Amino acid sequence: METLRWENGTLYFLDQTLLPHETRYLSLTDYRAVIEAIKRLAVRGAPAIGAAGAYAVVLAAVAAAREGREGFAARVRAAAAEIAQARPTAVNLRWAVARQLRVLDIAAGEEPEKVVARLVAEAARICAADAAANRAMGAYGAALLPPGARVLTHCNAGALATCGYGTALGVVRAAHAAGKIKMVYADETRPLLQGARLTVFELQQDGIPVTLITDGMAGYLMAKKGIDAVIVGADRIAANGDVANKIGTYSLAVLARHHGVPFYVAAPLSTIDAAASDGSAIPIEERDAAEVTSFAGVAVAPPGTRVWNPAFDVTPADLVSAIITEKGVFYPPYNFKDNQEVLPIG
Ligand SMILES: CSC[C@@H](O)[C@@H](O)C(=O)COP(=O)(O)O
Repeated sequence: METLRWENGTLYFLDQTLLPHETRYLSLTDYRAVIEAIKRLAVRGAPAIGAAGAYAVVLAAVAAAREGREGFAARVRAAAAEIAQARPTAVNLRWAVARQLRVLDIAAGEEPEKVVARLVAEAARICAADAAANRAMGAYGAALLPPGARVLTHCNAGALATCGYGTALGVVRAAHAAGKIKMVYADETRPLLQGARLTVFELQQDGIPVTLITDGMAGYLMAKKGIDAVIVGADRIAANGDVANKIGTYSLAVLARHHGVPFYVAAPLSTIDAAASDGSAIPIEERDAAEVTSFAGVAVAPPGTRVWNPAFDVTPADLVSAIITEKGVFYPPYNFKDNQEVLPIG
C-alpha cells in the first residue's frame, strides 16, 4: 500500500485519518491543500511529512510558473516558508523544503518549467532515498534482536509514516523476514491512536503477529510478559542524541530502563538536527484540546475541561540504548554535531 504518489502533476495521499476503516486517496494539486493535510494528519510521520512537503514545493512552483517568470523564485520561496511551518517538530519537513530551496538556488535564472522539472526530480530522489534508508535500517536493526523477540512499539513508524517499509517497523519487518519476531506489542497511542489504527493495520496486512495494548499497560507488560526490546521512530534527534517522538515515548524509555529492556530508536539521518544541541532546542507541537476531550469523535470529558496536549515528548539520550540509522548503529555517548543532512532554511 502506497502512502504517497506523484503522477502527472498531482500528489496522491492515502488519507490516514480514515484508516483502518477506509482506504481513500486524496488527490491534491494545491500546495495549501497539502499544508492542510499535514496539519490534520491525513499524512503524518516525519519522513512522509518531509516527502509531502517536497511535493508541496513542486505544486507551489507549478502555480508560481503560471504567473510568469517575473518574481517566480520569490513566490516559490514564500510558499516554501509556509510549507515548512505546517508542523513544527518533525525536522524532516524543514529538511525536505530546504533541499528544494537549494534546487531553486542552483536553477536560478532558468525557465520556470525547467525549475519545476528539477523540483519534481528532487522530490522523487527524497522519496527513493527514504525507502532505501529504511531497508538499510531494517537490516542493521534486525541484527540487534534475539530470536523469538517480543518487541514493543509506539505510535506508527511504519510504511505509512515514510516512503515505504518504515523505520521502527522496517526493523520489525526485516526481523520478521529473518524469522526472529515472536510478537509485536503495539501501544494504542492516545490521543489519536496511530498505534491501534495504523501500526496494527500495517502489521496485520503483512501477517506479522501483533497484540494491541493501551498505553498504560506497557509497564505491566514489561513486568509480566517479558519484552526483549522497545523500538520507536523519531521526529527529531538533537546533536547529543535526545529524541523527540510521539507523546508517551519518554515514559516507555523510563519503563524500559527500569526493566532492563533495550530501548532502540530507528531514524534516518534526515531526522538528526545537528543545530539542536540538545532536546530543549526541539519545538514541541501542542494540538487541539478536542483530541484529548474526545475519543474517536465522542466527547469523554465535561465541557470546558482544561487540557494540555503536547503531541511529542523528548527522551533524554542516556535512556536510548542505540540509534539505528541507514549508516549503521550509533551507541552512547552520541555526538551528531557534524551531521550535515539538515540544512538551515533561508
Ligand atoms: C517514521 S515516523 C517517526 C515519527 O514521526 C513517529 O513515531 C511519530 O511520532 C509520528 O507522529 P504523528 O503525530 O503521527 O506525525
